[in-house]
Amino acid sequence: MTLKFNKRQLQAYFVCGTQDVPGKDLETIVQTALDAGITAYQYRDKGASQLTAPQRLALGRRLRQRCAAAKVPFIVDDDVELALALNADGIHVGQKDDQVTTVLQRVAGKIFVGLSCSTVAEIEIANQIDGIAYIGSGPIFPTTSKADADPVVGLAGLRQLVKVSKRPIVAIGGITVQELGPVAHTGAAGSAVISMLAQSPDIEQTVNAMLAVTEVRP
Ligand SMILES: Cc1ncc(COP(=O)(O)OP(=O)(O)O)c(N)n1
Ligand SMILES: Cc1ncsc1CCOP(=O)(O)O
Ligand SMILES: [Mg+2]
Repeated sequence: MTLKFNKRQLQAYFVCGTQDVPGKDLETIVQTALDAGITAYQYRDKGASQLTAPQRLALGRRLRQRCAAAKVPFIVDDDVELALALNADGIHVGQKDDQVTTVLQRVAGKIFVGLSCSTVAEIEIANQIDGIAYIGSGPIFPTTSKADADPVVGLAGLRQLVKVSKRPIVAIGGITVQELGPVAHTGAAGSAVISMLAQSPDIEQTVNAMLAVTEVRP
């Protein structure tokens, strides 16, 4: 049984793979973040990751179990077959991944689907596609966690995307604790972060900062 999507899951959204925590144990970091109260976890293991496909599947199974125990949605990045094999709650795809319509047909309502949109034109196309649960927009600020990131969107650009989107938007890219409030004031439903949590000296304190931000009703 998978968790149904709810926009409140976007408030404190942790995105992380082994490549983001070199020399550390991803499971321990994710469990610490779950214990602190993250509202969603995305398994995004790619790029500099050293895992083989079997290792990625085995680790995914353990992370999926930890999220299920915490009743926090477990979302897989990019790979719809991995998402289905792990009985994930959701999958997130970008503009350069499989077509979102193909992914929606493949998952057939079994798991929710998030889509990356960083321009008004991309949002307007997404608005016409039934079945998309949420939008991930960014990079809002410069980021070093994604080598092929789109141009920086900025807070004004994010506000514009929120205004035209029919679905809730989670902001991503270069977000620090200081920027959580300004991001929320654009009307975004939350922040998705890699380094702010993966590199935090106090994950519990950082998650509390994410949870303390109240969404501004647009
Ligand atoms: C919540 C969220 N938003 C955006 C992204 C970026 O997805 P994508 O553009 O497909 O890039 P990669 O993450 O696959 O490098 C995301 N993963 N999560
Ligand atoms: C996956 C992704 N998509 C757009 S920016 C980004 C990286 C976000 O990482 P960080 O929070 O460390 O900037
Ligand atoms: Mg992708």
